[in-house]
Order: sequence, then C-alpha cells, then structure tokens
Amino acid sequence: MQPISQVEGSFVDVDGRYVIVVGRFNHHVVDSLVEGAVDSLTRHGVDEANIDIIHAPGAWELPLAIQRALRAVQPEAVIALGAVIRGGTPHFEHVAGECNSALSRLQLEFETPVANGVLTVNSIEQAIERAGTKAGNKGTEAAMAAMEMVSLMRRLEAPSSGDEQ
Ligand SMILES: Nc1c(NC[C@H](O)[C@H](O)[C@H](O)CO)[nH]c(=O)[nH]c1=O
Ligand SMILES: CC(=O)[C@@H](O)COP(=O)(O)O
Repeated sequence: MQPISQVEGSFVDVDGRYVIVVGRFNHHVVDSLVEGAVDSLTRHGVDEANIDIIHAPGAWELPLAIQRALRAVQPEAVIALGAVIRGGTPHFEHVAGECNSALSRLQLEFETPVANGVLTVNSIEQAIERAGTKAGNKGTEAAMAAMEMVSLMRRLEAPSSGDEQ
C-alpha cells in the first residue's frame, strides 16, 4: 500500500510580509497579544521590516481594516488581534460573532491566511489568562499559525500551466 502523502507547513518560510491588525479596545490586554505575536515572528526569523502593525478602534472594525490591508499590502499573512470581553448586554455576541465570521470569509476570499488572535471571553480574568499568563498567549499562537500557514500555502501552490510536470 502506497504511503499516504502528507503535507504540512514549517517555520522556515519566514521571508514573507506579515500584517498585524489590532483592535485597540481593552488595550491593556491587547498590547500583550501584540507583544507575543511580534516576539514569535521575530524569534523565528521574520525581519521587523516585514512586519506592519495596523490599529483599529475595536474588533468590530477589524474586518474592514484587514480587507483594506489585504488589497493594499498583499501580505503573506494577516494576524488579527483583539479582545472582546462579555459585558452586561448582547453586544458581545454581535461584535464577536460578526468579527469572527468576517475573518473567516476574508481568509477564503483573498486566499491569504488570516490568523485569529481575537479573544472572545467572558471576563477580564479570562482575557488576562490568554494574553501571556497561565493559558498562554493567543497572539503568540496566532503568529505561529500564520507562519505555518504561509509555509503550507507555498507547498500547496497550484502549479501554473508552465509548471505541470
Ligand atoms: N466591547 C468591545 C468592543 N466594542 C467596540 C466595537 O469593537 C466597536 O469599536 C464599536 O462598536 C464602534 O464601532 N470592541 C472590542 O474589541 N472588544 C470589546 O470588548
Ligand atoms: C463586547 C462588548 O461590546 C461589551 O464589552 C460591551 O459591554 P456591555 O455589554 O456591558 O455594554
């Protein structure tokens, strides 16, 4: 039986341009997500000159900012960072739900990895736990996913007509 072909991304394809788009709301938490993402990219060899950071007011505005960045910058990947923390009204559901749905749609529409580092949590404590304390750093995780997806996309590149073997 032929071995099943397996393809996965690595962390050595680091010559691409990365755009980090940040929802500033709850910035004390989000700042730690940004720090984790930038640290992860640079420690894996991404040149700081190839990292752009774009700030939007909040998670609701992330999709539009990302769409514009995808068109204008044409990065290898986008890393979306933010912190949506449940309050006392249904607003959380709309902000979190619409943001996540749009990130997924943009990823597919532009065929560009949009790593999701947008916290959607029930409390400030949960947010702090996921921004570099006991539950890790979602910014770091999103950057790692972005680098791996950049590598995987390159390995899955649809061969152009001249490349067919
Ligand atoms: N409550 C949170 C928000 N709310 C603000 C919205 O994102 C948006 O900026 C506003 O509705 C104006 O359009 N944003 C977050 O990122 N996190 C929250 O917890
Ligand atoms: C995610 C939100 O919009 C939320 O933090 C706002 O809080 P509230 O629902 O109490 O207005």
